[in-house]
Amino acid sequence: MTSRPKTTRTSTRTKTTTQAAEPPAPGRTTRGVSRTAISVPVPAPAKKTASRKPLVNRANSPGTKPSSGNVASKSAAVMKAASSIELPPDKDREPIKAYLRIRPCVDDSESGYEPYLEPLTDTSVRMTDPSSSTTHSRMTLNPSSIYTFSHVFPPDTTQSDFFSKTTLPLVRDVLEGRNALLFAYGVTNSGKTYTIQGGSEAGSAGIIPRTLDVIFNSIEGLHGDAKYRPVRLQGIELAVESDEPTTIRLPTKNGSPALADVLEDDLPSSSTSDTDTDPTVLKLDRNYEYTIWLSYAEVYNEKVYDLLGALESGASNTAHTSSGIPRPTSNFLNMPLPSSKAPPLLLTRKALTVKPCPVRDADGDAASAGKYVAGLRQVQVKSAAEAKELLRVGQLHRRVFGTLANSQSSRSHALVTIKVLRVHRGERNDPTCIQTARLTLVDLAGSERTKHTHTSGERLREAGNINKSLMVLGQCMETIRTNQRAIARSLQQGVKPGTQLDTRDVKRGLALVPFRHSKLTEILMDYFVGDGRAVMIVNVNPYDTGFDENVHVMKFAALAREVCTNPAATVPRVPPSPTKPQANGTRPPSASHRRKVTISLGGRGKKESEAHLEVLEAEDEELDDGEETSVEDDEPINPLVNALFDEVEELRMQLYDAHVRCAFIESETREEVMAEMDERMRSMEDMFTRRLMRVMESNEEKMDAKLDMIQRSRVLNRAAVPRSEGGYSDSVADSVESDAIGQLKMSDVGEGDAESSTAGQDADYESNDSDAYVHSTSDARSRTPSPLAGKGGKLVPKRQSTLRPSTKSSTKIGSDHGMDVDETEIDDIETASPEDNDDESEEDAISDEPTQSESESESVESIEDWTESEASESPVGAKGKGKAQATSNPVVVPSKPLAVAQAKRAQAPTQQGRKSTRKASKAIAELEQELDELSLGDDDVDPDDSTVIVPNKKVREDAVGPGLVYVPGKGEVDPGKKKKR
Ligand SMILES: Nc1ncnc2c1ncn2[C@@H]1O[C@H](COP(=O)(O)OP(=O)(O)OP(=O)(O)O)[C@@H](O)[C@H]1O
Repeated sequence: MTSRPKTTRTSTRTKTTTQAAEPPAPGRTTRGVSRTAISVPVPAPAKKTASRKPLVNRANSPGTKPSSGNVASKSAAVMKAASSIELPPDKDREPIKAYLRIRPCVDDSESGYEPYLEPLTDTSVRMTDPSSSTTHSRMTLNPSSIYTFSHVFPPDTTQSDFFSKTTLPLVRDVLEGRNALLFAYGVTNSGKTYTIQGGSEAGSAGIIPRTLDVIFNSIEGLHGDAKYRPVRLQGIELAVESDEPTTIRLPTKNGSPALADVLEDDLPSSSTSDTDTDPTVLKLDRNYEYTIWLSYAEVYNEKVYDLLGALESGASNTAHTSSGIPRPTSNFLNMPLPSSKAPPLLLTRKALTVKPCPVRDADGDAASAGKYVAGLRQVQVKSAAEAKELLRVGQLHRRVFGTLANSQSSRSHALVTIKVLRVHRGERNDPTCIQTARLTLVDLAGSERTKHTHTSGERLREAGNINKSLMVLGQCMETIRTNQRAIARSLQQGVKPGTQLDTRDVKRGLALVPFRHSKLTEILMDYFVGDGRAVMIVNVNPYDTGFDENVHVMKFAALAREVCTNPAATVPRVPPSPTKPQANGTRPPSASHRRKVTISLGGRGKKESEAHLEVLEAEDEELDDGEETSVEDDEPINPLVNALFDEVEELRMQLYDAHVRCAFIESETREEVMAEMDERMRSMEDMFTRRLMRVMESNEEKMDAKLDMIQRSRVLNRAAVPRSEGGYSDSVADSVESDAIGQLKMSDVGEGDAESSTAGQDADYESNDSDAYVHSTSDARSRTPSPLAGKGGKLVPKRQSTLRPSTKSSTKIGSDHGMDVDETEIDDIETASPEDNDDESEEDAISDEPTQSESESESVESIEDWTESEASESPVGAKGKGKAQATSNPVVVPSKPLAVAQAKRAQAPTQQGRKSTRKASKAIAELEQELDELSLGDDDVDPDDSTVIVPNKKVREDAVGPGLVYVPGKGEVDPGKKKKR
């Protein structure tokens, strides 16, 4: 053999294998041959490149290759993990690369938002919580955080640039025989699909079409024959012996499959993809031949479906096309009928199972064997255009079987796997020399939360499964990282010079990576435990409202960057598998899930209509294909442990759901409380505004009333001047005015006021209290009701309770109720009450008159005269009286001291005739009692008090007079209290 597989850049470690230009080691091949009974001559496969590194220090055990077998396979995991620690001498290990791509603002509705992501350098960005500036608290983490990436791509990055820097190295890897994984992670609408598949404009082709372009550009003239076809992850088998078609009939304009007809408008136009090609050519070793194979799978609701697989139609009005896609008979889909008349087209597809690879596929290394999707169709493509057309069919199926209700959002994880079978020209007939490398490009479903999408029912289940698979992916990465660190620690601490580390001890300390908890991680596990480079693309839309979600995305990226893979190792060459009958497609499904799908048609000049499909998603049965078991099957499985593990996982999911729900409820509750508080504040504001208005109004009224009162008091004063002939009248007028002003100031009558008005009359009263005297004086002047009386309020003369003058000489005036004391009657009254002596003496003292009887009679007369003259002269009195009669007849009951004061005041200036007798006094006393009963009628009221109840506001306003205390009615505001406030 003149040429051997070229060593890779890990040549220092692969010397042992490349030295083996001599006959290959028989171990694996023998087993493979014996098992597969392949008749073709099977040369020994080239030894696997040094992808497996011993756990022990190289110095201690140079070139020691672990023996195959159970022990080897058990320790392989540890060895594999050990080889992924970040030890300085091992330059072949590298952490997963994480590239951040910031989506530009493409929607006008987003232009109002300030982006919360700011690129700082080529590798770092700052994320600032947009809500941190507001008072509304949110459950966010730090308001501003800096995240680092392998590279940060700003919004104006072109698709071509992005591809060159992120994916081109992976394309080179796969063409050189190394595995690679690229996955796009991000929230909904962040640009994952745009990045992976591309847009519709020229130059916007995404990673997948560009990858296909570069591959086919580079292998131009190096196409091999498709004698062998890839199976499982990295196995091969003779293509001729397989009944699987190696090609698929592509949809064409004429005679295309029904679904392509239906959803033609939704597929990327082939013309665009034909012109929008990437011209990059990679320089390859031209001694090799290549064949390219494509598979397209999706993980939807924790089930794996083949997007290139055949569909079965259960509807009677459909016929099968050669590609397996049902074609409608008659004009069912081409001329859409009204939805009520159109029978649904039943499409059936099967969910595929994920199985562990046989260990021989992994060169006897069970730990890195990984899992494969059993029954996933792998189609050979001969040109980039053909590959792109095939992917269009896959997208069409994804579109139909995906979430049509939310068609703008990818609700499934889409995995495109490009397999490159490479063989040296000189060994093209040797299947063991065929190298199978694969590049998997994953467009993950959006990592949105139910909170923001308001999902329910089926959507909620989808979201739950999406979140579950992404969460498990994160858990796997975390566990791998922890294990790698543990191994690194063990290596650094536990190995003494000259000794070997017991790998079992290390393995015992490692945690089980929960790949099996999600279909996505099961399919991808090989990339994490096996060889190959992994790249993570983080898509972020800094204009949306999902700041919290993007924080999680960033944390995920940070975690991924701490997980190491072994990108340098090339894949092993594995012997071909025995061909076996393929799974029978007509086998009844073990479990199925039916759902109805309505597809809206129209656009681009087509008539708007709907097509109805019924989709039956059946789960394929577990196939016992007799393959060797792998990683997990090698290990004794304790069903109890498994059950417990599953339960723990289920509980974890429940806990996660509960957390999400709690966060949702909490945010809702906060919003409700905020709204309620807002409402309350508004109502309080209204209430206080109304109250303020009321107070202002009442103050205004009061002010008006007081001004009116001053005016009336002046009128009264003017009226009193001619009658009083100076002296006392002057002082009374002054007093009235000053009293009114005093009331304006909302205070009691001042001392000076009292002194000025009735100086020298203290002796008339039993009380020596000057204050009492002051009030009594004021009472004496209050011949008209106070204007302050509110509706239903009372007007009470001031200071009645403190005054206890003798009632014997007091007179009541009740003109409005026929209580006027008839002059003649008074004249005839004779009293002989012993109590009257005191009064007489008092009155004597006041009036300084020679005789008691004269003094008393004069006093009574003067009262009557004064009352009459007041009633006739004073406009207030006349008016008040008339009004009171016209309305509700208010009862004006002056108190006894008032009457006395009035009498004495009248007596002082005039000194008119006296005819008082004991009889008159007695009559007056009786009248007084009678009036008390009439006017008050309230036992609680001091009999000395006189009350005026004025229900009519106008009357009250008119009944202006000083010396009355305003007692507010029910519901009215007390001006005195208000004053205090
Ligand atoms: N770099 C970009 N330049 C221009 N437009 C972009 C870019 N990235 C995304 N877009 C546009 O943003 C919109 C959303 O992008 P896309 O559909 O790729 O998001 P997604 O993350 O895949 O969402 P989902 O998870 O819901 O599928 C699309 O209209 C797309 O054309």
